[in-house]
Amino acid sequence: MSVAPAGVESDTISISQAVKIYGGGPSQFVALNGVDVTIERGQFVSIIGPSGCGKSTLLRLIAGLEEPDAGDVSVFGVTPERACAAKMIGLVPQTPALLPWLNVLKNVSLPGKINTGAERRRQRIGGHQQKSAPDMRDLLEKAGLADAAHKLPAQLSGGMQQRTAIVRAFGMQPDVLLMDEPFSALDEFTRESIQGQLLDIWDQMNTTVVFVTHSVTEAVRLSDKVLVMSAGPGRVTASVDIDLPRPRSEAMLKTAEFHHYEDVIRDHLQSAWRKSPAASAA
Ligand SMILES: Nc1ncnc2c1ncn2[C@@H]1O[C@H](COP(=O)(O)OP(=O)(O)OP(=O)(O)O)[C@@H](O)[C@H]1O
Repeated sequence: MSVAPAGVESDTISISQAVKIYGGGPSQFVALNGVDVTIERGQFVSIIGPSGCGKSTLLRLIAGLEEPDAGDVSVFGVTPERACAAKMIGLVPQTPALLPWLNVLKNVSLPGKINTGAERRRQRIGGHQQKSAPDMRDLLEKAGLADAAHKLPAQLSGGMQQRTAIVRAFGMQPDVLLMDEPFSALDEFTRESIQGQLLDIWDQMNTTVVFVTHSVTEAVRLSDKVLVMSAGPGRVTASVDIDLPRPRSEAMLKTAEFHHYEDVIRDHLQSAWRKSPAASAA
C-alpha cells in the first residue's frame, strides 16, 4: 500500500482504485470496484446511493475495519490501521451505544480520560496538530443537551441519545469522524434540528466528516461535497460540490438554490439506480 512516509504531512484522505470482494468461489461478491475518492482535511463529505452499493463498506475501509483486496487507502498520509491506533478516526454508528450506568456528561467525558496514550501516538505522525481538550459542557450546550448533562441514557429520547453519541465522538477530537446513517431512526423534524446542531459543533471543531445517508436533503444541507454511488459493483458515479453559504439554517431548505442541488443529486441517484441490480430485478 503506498502511503506518505512517516513524518510527511498529507491533508487528504485518499482512496485509489479500491476493490473489495466478499467470499470466494461461486459465492464471491464484488462489493466495490475501482473506487477513487479524495477528501480534503476539514471537509464535510456525504455518501449517498442505493441500498447495497457499498457505502458502509467504503466507511469500513477508511476506518481500517476491512482491508481492500486491491488499491490504496490513506488517511492523512498513513494507513487506516495506523490512523486507527493513533485514535485519528472516530465512528458514530446508527445506534448510540452509550454506557447505561453513566450520566450524559460522564459518557461524553470518559473516552478523553482513558485514551491518554493516543495523543502521544498522534504526535509521532507528521502533520498532526496538538489540540487542547474541548470543553464538553460547551459541546453539550451546542447540542441542546445542557439540561440533560446529569441524566442517565435511559432518561433520554432517541434523538438526545444520538446527540450525546455525536458530542462524545467530536470530543475525542479525531482527525476524521465517520458517521453511518446516524439519524436514520429519527423523525424528520428531530432530524432537521439535529442537523443544525451537528453543523454548529462541526463548525467549532473543524473535524473532517464522512457521512453516509439515504436522505438527499440531509446530504445537501450538511455537505461540502456529495459522492453518489451505484451498485453492481459499488462505485462512485458522481461527485457534486455543494456551493451553498454557511451557516445552513432550516430556512435555507426552502430556497431555489437548495432545491437545485437536491435535483442534481436526485438525477445522479436515478441514473445510479438504473445501473443497479435492483433495477434489473424490478
Ligand atoms: N461481510 C460481508 N460478507 C458478504 N457480503 C457483504 C459483507 N458486508 C457487506 N456485504 C455485501 O456488500 C454489499 C455492500 O454492503 P454495504 O453494507 O456496504 O452497502 P450499503 O450501501 O451501506 O447498504 P445500505 O444502504 O443498505 O446500508 C451488499 O450487497 C452486502 O450484502
